[in-house]
Amino acid sequence: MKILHSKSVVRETRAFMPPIDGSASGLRKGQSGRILVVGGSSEYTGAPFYASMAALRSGADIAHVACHPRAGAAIRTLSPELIVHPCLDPVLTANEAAQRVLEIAKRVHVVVIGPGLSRDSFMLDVAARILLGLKEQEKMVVLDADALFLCSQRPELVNGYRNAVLTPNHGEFLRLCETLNIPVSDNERVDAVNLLSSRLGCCIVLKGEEDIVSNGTSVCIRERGSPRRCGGQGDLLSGIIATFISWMLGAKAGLYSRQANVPSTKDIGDKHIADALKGKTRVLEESRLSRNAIGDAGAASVIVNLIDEDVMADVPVLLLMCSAACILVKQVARRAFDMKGRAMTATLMVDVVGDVFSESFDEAESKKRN
Ligand SMILES: NC(=O)C1=CN([C@@H]2O[C@H](COP(=O)(O)OP(=O)(O)OC[C@H]3O[C@@H](n4cnc5c(N)ncnc54)[C@H](O)[C@@H]3O)[C@@H](O)[C@H]2O)[C@@H](O)CC1
Ligand SMILES: Nc1ncnc2c1ncn2[C@@H]1O[C@H](COP(=O)(O)OP(=O)(O)OP(=O)(O)O)[C@@H](O)[C@H]1O
Repeated sequence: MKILHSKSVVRETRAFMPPIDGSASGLRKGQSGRILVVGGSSEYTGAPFYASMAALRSGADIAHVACHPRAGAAIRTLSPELIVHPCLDPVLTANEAAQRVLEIAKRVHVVVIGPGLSRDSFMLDVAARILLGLKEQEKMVVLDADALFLCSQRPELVNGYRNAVLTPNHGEFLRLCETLNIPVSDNERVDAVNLLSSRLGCCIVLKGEEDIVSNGTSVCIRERGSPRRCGGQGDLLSGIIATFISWMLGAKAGLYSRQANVPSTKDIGDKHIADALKGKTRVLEESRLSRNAIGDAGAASVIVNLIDEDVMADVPVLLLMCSAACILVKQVARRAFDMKGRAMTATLMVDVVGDVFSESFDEAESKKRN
């Protein structure tokens, strides 16, 4: 497994970001990301709000939410920016509700399914139909929370869906592995993540103290997050992954090509980014030294010493984008915890996404600080 150095991931990710310094004023509304979040039920209204607001705050232009009517009323009062479609409505048939969502999905780059969806049978039925429709459209999707519960009940829904990114927490990961008869032990967790990814044919982002991102082979993110485990942090991550993926698609379509360093479209996508980005990102093979043995500072110096300019050649863009989102969310969690300690909440995290993003990812800001 490769451990990705956060600074290198950030540096590489910049090549895929829409410019914000006025150098590409030709960009139109929507070209920097249109996201749809499918979730939000009568019980859970916060989760889709966190996901969609995090998508906006990290830089997507437009965020839609398709939800249960009761969630819709609440979400509208939380934010006027979100475009709310209360179409997961039990007065419709599951098929009618799914068709409405699939129509909206045609207008967006990435669909997040799951935050606050609940395990209500109607909601899961609609989600399953949406998933099948999106697979047919070859839409990029991010599946989280109850959508992962659905996948553990019906793995065939995502089988072979190569444009799907699954973002399980520990419990969701165990459930998926149990369904697919994949043994999980602490020592062999990485093997289990790789196996889950290979068996389903999807990208997996396993959340935890260290995040593991796999498309059959994995990379690991060791950015320090927050010791506080308040609900909603995973929702933020799903929305932010969606934003980064929308930029991957935008770069692939040549939208940001006025920016220096943007790789040519043929080099992006599922192919490796070796030629486009060669030598700029620094990744290293995992040191055999355990962090327990050498401590964080020791590990950091091992990392720096082992840097290999060319190894990034093996990291596909989708993994890079997911890794960037994992790093950002950890940094956001750390900032929110520094501000409020035990009183930190996901709402505060949403509030600080913009500042943390520009300090960490926007080159001019980051230069000012260093
Ligand atoms: N404000 C809101 O509206 C929020 C709503 N949320 C929604 O709440 C719903 C349920 O999500 P939960 O994460 O509670 O789902 P679960 O009911 O699967 O999990 C309950 C808790 O137990 C943990 N867990 C489950 N299985 C475990 C295992 N085998 N080992 C260790 N830990 C395990 C989970 O991580 C979680 O913290 C989802 O729709 C989700 O999106 C959450 O996203 C949090 C915020
Ligand atoms: N032990 C931990 N230490 C630090 N960060 C963690 C830890 N566990 C998870 N995280 C981070 O918290 C974020 C959310 O992960 P978590 O496992 O809480 O997801 P979740 O249960 O799906 O969240 P949600 O409450 O939104 O449903 C991710 O960025 C993850 O990397």
